[in-house]
Amino acid sequence: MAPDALLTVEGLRTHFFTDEGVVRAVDGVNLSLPAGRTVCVVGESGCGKSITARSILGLIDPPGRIVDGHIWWKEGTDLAALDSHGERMRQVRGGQIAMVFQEPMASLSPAYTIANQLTEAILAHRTMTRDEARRRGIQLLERVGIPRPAQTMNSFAFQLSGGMCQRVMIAMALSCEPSLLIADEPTTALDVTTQARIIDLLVDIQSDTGMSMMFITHDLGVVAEIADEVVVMYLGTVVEQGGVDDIFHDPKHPYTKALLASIPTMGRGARQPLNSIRGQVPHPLDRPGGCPFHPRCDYAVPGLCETVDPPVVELEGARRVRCVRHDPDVMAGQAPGVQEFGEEPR
Ligand SMILES: Nc1ncnc2c1ncn2[C@@H]1O[C@H](COP(=O)(O)OP(=O)(O)OP(=O)(O)O)[C@@H](O)[C@H]1O
Repeated sequence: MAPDALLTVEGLRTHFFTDEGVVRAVDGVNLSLPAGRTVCVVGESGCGKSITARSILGLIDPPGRIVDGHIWWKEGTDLAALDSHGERMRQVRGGQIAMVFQEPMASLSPAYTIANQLTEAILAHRTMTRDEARRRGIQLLERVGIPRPAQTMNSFAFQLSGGMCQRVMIAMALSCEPSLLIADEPTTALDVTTQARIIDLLVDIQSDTGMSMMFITHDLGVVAEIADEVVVMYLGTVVEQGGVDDIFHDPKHPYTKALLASIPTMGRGARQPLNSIRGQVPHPLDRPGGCPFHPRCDYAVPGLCETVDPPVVELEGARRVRCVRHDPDVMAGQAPGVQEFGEEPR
């Protein structure tokens, strides 16, 4: 476990045993979350971002289960080894690690008032009277920027806008003063102005409380704004992790390079087409051998990337990349003339 890490995931594999076959949704994830920092997890749809987050919280339902690996939390509890319905996991989930999901409306019950749900969340992890919990709830609603918090306590979710519901969900997540907040695309269902406000709120709370944040998003603009570190996922594995400036200015993995090249830029000429990554993410039931990205990679080394499971290579500046191109031992055995990074793809 890295010395400043709050959470370290090692060789995590979470598979779904379906009638069609084994879906290897998460297939050897390694990542670390440093204390007090914001780590953004990016990658195309279906790469295993949400399943990684849900595995950390013990929220994988059958036919899925963690089949291998470790999730080291704080001083050494392995969350992957805990009973997901057991008391210890319940203490961690909601008590030390909280999660905010994509659909705030769906996460709140339509049958109970905000007061009911918020005070229950507070009482689940804190010893206090119902009145104290209610007062704490009002303070939390105020903290997340809800106008007239005392009145909002008596509302039902359907009486609030999507942005207000997400603020309530954030208040619930904060109620236990978590060391880590996992936010899984928390603004996807909201309009652009509300998205920006919720992101500002999360950044503000993070700098106030010093909690760590794992933020899952497709939006590389948001990543540039809020991340300290970036984890890039592809087909159930982490292909690169590093500081946000390093990742944006000097991406090492061909997939990271391709993702960044697909961001539209203001200066692009009107006639220049937008770049997109060629091909599709294969379904995990149809996972290519060797490096999972090789069929789409402009820099794949013939005869190597189709067969060799790429090693994780540690680079300067606490960067990790999972690509044979960065492993001098493997590359030393290659014939001269293999295409260099930076050359136009052939
Ligand atoms: N209950 C399930 N049964 C079978 N396969 C599943 C199940 N849940 C998820 N998967 C598969 O696991 C893979 C990873 O899914 P996951 O939701 O983690 O992707 P993601 O990167 O978060 O995508 P998105 O950005 O679209 O949310 C996908 O191929 C998905 O189809």
